Amino acid sequence: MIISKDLFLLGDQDYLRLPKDEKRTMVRPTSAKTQRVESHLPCLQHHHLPHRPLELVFTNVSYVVDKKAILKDISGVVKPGELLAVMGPSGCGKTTLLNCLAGRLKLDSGNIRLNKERLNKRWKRRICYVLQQDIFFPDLTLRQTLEYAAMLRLPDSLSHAQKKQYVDHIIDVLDLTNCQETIIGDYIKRGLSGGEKKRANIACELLTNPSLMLLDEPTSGLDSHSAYNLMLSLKKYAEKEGKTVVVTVHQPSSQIFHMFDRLLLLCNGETAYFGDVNKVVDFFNNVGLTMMPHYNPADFILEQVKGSEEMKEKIITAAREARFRPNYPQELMPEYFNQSMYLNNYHESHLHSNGHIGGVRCQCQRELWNNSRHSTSQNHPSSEMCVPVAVAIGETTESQGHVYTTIAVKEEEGKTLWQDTASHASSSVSSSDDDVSWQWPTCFWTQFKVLSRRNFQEARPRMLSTLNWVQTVALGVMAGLLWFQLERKEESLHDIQGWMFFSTTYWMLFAHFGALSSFPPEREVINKERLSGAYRLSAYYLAKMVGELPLTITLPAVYHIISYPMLGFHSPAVFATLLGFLLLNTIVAQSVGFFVGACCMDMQVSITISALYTLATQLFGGYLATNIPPWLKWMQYLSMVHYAYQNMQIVEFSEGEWIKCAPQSKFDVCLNNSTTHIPVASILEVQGASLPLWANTLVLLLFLLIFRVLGYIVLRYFRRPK
Ligand SMILES: Nc1ncnc2c1ncn2[C@@H]1O[C@H](COP(=O)(O)OP(=O)(O)OP(=O)(O)O)[C@@H](O)[C@H]1O
Repeated sequence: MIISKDLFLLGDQDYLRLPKDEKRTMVRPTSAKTQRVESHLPCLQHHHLPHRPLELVFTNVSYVVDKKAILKDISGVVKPGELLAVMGPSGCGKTTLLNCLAGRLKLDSGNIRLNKERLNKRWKRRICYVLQQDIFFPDLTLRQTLEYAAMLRLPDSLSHAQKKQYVDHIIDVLDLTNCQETIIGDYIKRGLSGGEKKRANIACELLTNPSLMLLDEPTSGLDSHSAYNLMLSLKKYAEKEGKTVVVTVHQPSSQIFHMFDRLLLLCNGETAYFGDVNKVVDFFNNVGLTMMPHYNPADFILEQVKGSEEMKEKIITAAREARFRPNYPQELMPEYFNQSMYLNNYHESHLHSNGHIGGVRCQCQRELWNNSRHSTSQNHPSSEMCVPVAVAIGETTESQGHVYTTIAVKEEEGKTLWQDTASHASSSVSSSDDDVSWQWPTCFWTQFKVLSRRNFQEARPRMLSTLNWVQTVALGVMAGLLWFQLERKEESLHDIQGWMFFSTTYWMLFAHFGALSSFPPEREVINKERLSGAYRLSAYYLAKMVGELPLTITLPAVYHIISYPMLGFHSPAVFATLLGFLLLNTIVAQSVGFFVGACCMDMQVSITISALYTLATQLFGGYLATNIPPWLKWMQYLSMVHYAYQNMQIVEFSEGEWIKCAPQSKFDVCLNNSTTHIPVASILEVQGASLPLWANTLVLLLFLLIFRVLGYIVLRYFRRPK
């Protein structure tokens, strides 16, 4: 695999450059490292997806699981345009740290700040997190996966053609052209290779033009050349676009190692080194560990932190002491933190939640402080970045020997400050409006349309597989032959009912367990997409119902079309009505399966619950047992099959030829010689059923509605992705 094309920004080439006629001018953010680099970026980076350079600062991050400290007091800073590498032996806490930085784990102590603002829900959704695992729908091709991601995550203001063109370009620059029509695949079906999946993963995330990228082991599974190219691309991307990039790496080559700007070395969840990558060898030298010439520094430092306990302790102690040296990043000093604290407290107490100060909407603050340590604009380039348009409020206060003045500025009408300034914390002031527009890149209707289509496309190979077709046709023919052209007489009554009961229970089980088994892998994808703020859960949920509906009803309908005429065809109306109830029963069963799948994280538990419920439903359905003890009668009303089965009997036995009484009839109406035919009411009475057709239908619809709503509530409130 070669990633050698103009991936992102190699040389002077532009990142993701669209054909000339698609070029648009854009305002490029500036960063500490990158001052207004000329570019012709695609429309994505226009105001539709404003990119704000982000400074990530995390201080004293600790994370404990079951009283085991996974991370202890980890601090670090990474600025726009920089690449921070998190390294350390396996199990040292790299992924856990990335999960914390992405806001996916709750810290036990410490702070994570983006442009001095606490990591909150709004920020979380702006972070691009490329997971170590590649989570996709296995049956979709790479192109389909990227196109759906683009349709969902790029704003509605871009046309369908523009989004597709953007996908084309991403495929091109990530050198995925040859495998774009290959399915993603999984452990059963072969699809993309590991490296291709990795690039596909990155491609999906890059679509949104993120400001902060967290990548967990992006080079794992890649050969050294591909790994180098990928890292080089990320490096260029970070530098030229002012992106903030954090990567975890296991054992980088020397070339890759020197691409990093900063290094955070972890050892047993503690900091073994944080600082410039070029100074790490000196640091180890000072500890008394000298690197041999021509040795790969990455290998060297990893060997040291994998050494004896005594050696580890020595390194960790030296890293702790380094915090008190003058060259330790001032962003990690308590004063810096306190200033931010002050600002946050200030915002909380002075700003209304809608981002207004005394009726004036604020877009940014400017902070000035009079402190010998932080007085230069070089130390605080951001302090010069906000252009005050109108001073709304100013306040000076004194705290811990520092004087802080906060000036909130009013946004000039129609002017987006972010585009002309390097990113500076908007804090909570701009969050409300901003949130709404960013949170959902597309409107509900777009999400619904795209997700319905994707659900249909993703579920079709699974639900309408060749095996399922063979099974359906074979069963339809078998059932038709077994109950072929039954006579309408009492002796055949049990067989006719048998066909109905078999049909309803078979499709109930098929739909229920189909939904149950397909949901856990789907949940992974949905959770990943929900965490990245791609769409509303309600849009997904509705789309799932609608998108899968044609697939859910196709096979039962085929079964019915084959088997019912073989049983005996009375009228098109009876045929259609029976089909209607069979399908309704199938959809209800699917809803229950989906609900159980959503509730249970453990597959074994969900299978046990489902087996119990579906078997109980059959037992109380009215066919297998007619003399149900009165104290167990209530169970009948929980059986979904019961209602569909009753209705099918009502329809079947009310129309066409009557069921003739047997000479030795079991029915009182026949024994009394009052009639030679068995009325439908008498047939149902034997089963203890009393509800009319409309009531059974209503109960089935209520089942459908209740389980669908419960499924939504569970996903919304109890199984939220974390
Ligand atoms: N939820 C958890 N419960 C118990 N232990 C956990 C949990 N999450 C992480 N750990 C433990 O924390 C340690 C760090 O795990 P983490 O996955 O962050 O390591 P890593 O450095 O990313 O490892 P690798 O390089 O092998 O991927 C491991 O010892 C792991 O077993």
